[in-house]
Amino acid sequence: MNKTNTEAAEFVSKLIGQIRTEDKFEVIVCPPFTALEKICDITSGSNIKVGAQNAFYEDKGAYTGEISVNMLKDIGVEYVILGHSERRHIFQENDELINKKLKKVIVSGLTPILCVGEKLEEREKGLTFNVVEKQIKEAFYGLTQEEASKIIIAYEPVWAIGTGKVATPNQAQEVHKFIRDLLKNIFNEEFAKNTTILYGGSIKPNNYLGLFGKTDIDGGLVGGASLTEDFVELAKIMKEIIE
Ligand SMILES: O=C[C@H](O)COP(=O)(O)O
Repeated sequence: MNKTNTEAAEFVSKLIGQIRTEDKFEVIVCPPFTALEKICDITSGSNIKVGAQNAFYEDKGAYTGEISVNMLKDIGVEYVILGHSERRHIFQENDELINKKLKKVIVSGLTPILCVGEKLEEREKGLTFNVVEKQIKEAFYGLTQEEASKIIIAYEPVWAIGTGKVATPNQAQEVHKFIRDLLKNIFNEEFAKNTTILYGGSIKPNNYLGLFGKTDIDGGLVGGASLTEDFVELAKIMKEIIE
């Protein structure tokens, strides 16, 4: 819930031209619903893509306050974040609801970015892998391999989101490898290899290099740093790493 329509438009207008992407790397901005249409217009024909921060699983009807995937597609949105920890913990979204939303987003042809991650007390009790495994298995429930191949996963330890406490590259890599091995078990090695797994949680230009250098970390889901010039800096770092 950051940036008004006007502020988001001003910010993204500046980003275009400052951010160069390559085939191997994409930049997606996910503003609030109120700014989506304008940002889709501004980024049209540019190298920046647009995602929503949530969506509902029904097409239309008496669901006051909800936004359907068709509403998003109609204005040019291509990605949808689902299961963000704030949706799970502040708005009580459970795995069953996230699974329904995920199915809807996939069937609609949009690309879901599925967030998973443990809370601090779960990490301290040694439950990180159990939590992440349950979230992924329940989100994937009933999906075919082809459907599941559309999903981008974002590992976001809840204790690192907006706290300034970034996971160390080794802590993040350990969970990313666990996720990749889990995907291998659910489907197969090829599927696991081809799935994009992002890290999110207090990413800044001064800590991202170490994270992205790890084998199983394919990119970032950036919160606070995506609201400032730091985002341009991060994109430059990504480009240098890829080249
Ligand atoms: O939505 C973004 C992620 O939750 C990370 O947020 P953050 O970079 O502010 O910690």
